[in-house]
Amino acid sequence: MNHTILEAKVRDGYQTAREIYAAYGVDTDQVLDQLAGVQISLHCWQGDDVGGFEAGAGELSGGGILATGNYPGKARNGEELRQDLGTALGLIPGKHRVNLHASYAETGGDFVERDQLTIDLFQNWLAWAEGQGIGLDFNPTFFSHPKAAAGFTLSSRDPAIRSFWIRHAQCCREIAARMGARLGSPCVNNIWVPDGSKDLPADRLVHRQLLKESLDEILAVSYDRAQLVDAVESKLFGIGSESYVVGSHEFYMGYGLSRQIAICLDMGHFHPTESIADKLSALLLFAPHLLLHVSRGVRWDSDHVVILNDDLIALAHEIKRCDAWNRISLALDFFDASINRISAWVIGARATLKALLYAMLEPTDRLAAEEARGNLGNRLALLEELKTLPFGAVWHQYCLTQNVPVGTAWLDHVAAYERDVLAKRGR
Ligand SMILES: C[C@H](O)[C@H](O)[C@@H](O)C(=O)CO
Ligand SMILES: [Mn+2]
Repeated sequence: MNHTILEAKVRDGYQTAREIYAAYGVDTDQVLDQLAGVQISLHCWQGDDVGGFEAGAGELSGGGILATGNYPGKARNGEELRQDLGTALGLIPGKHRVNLHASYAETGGDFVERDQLTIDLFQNWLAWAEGQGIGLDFNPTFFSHPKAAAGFTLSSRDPAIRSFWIRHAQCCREIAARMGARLGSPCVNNIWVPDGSKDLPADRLVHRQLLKESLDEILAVSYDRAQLVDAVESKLFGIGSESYVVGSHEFYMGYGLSRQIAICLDMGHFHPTESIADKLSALLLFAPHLLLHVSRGVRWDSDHVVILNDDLIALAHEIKRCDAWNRISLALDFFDASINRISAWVIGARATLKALLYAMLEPTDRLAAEEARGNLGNRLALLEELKTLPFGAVWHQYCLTQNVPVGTAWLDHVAAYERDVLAKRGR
């Protein structure tokens, strides 16, 4: 369709939608302003299948996570990854952030051990982020390393292994704080360790005790909250840690609350029928901040590309209903090597934004009022009606006003980029 005609149709559709939502007491213009203020952290690791740029490495190994597929054109270095991220960011409405792992340090081909990392190795990332006007988030990398091969890092019984990983986490906090200071936006530094065992351990307590001590040592230095937000992420099981994960939900819930740091809830890290949405209103009563890893579990895998499904909508509704916008951070977390990697980012980010928009358009006050006066039939009827309101027209208007392609038009940009850039990369 011709662009001018499309634009006119989107604007017409929006005017109708605006009036319909107004009848429910929802101001769509205000909602679109609010949505424009939401930042999603795009995970750099979707761009190269969690390989990283360490000298002599570049492949994901261990850690109980796996990127399957062999789609051509993955980024092979920082320059390519930034170019890919920039392309994805240009197709996602709004201003967002980028989430780095420590293994994406650029060492110029030199081997730098993980406990020796400094902010200097992230100067290219910082300069790029400054140019884009975006913030960065960070993660220490406790996998794809010989010292993680035995399955335990911060909770290892071996004091030498443990102190190596403690030093790694300490330098990562320092790097993250410096990123936050330089970019003028708090950097969320998320600790996830893969520690666990394939079969039944005789002593579950010992590793949890060690993990607790290691974390305390790591967090002993305090940083300005305006620069660094500490988070800890739990998991139910991984490949090779089917019987026991040291950093379980109960462990980190206890740890995070007692230390008043952010708790990270990954949508793919719980039992298959367990939704993290219901956890928000409970944790927000006690935790200062939550980091939400937006992901999609499918059977054994916790990291499929995010789509607009019931889980995601339920999560967005809870953020809205708890009015938790300033107490949560949203970060994508999936890795699919079987499809175009830029499409993966764009699909996941757009789906997340759609869910947030859908929730923001909810007349929550009306639902709550029916509930408070005990008319649960009206509450249910309203919930059903809301599902068929013209949400898509509001989404299209958002894309239009944010100068990104409307509908599937972004696929043409990805196809051109694949032809002109990705196809020319070697494997
Ligand atoms: C690569 C990330 O650190 C990782 O995805 C982590 O957040 C996780 O969810 C592990 O399963
Ligand atoms: Mn995660």
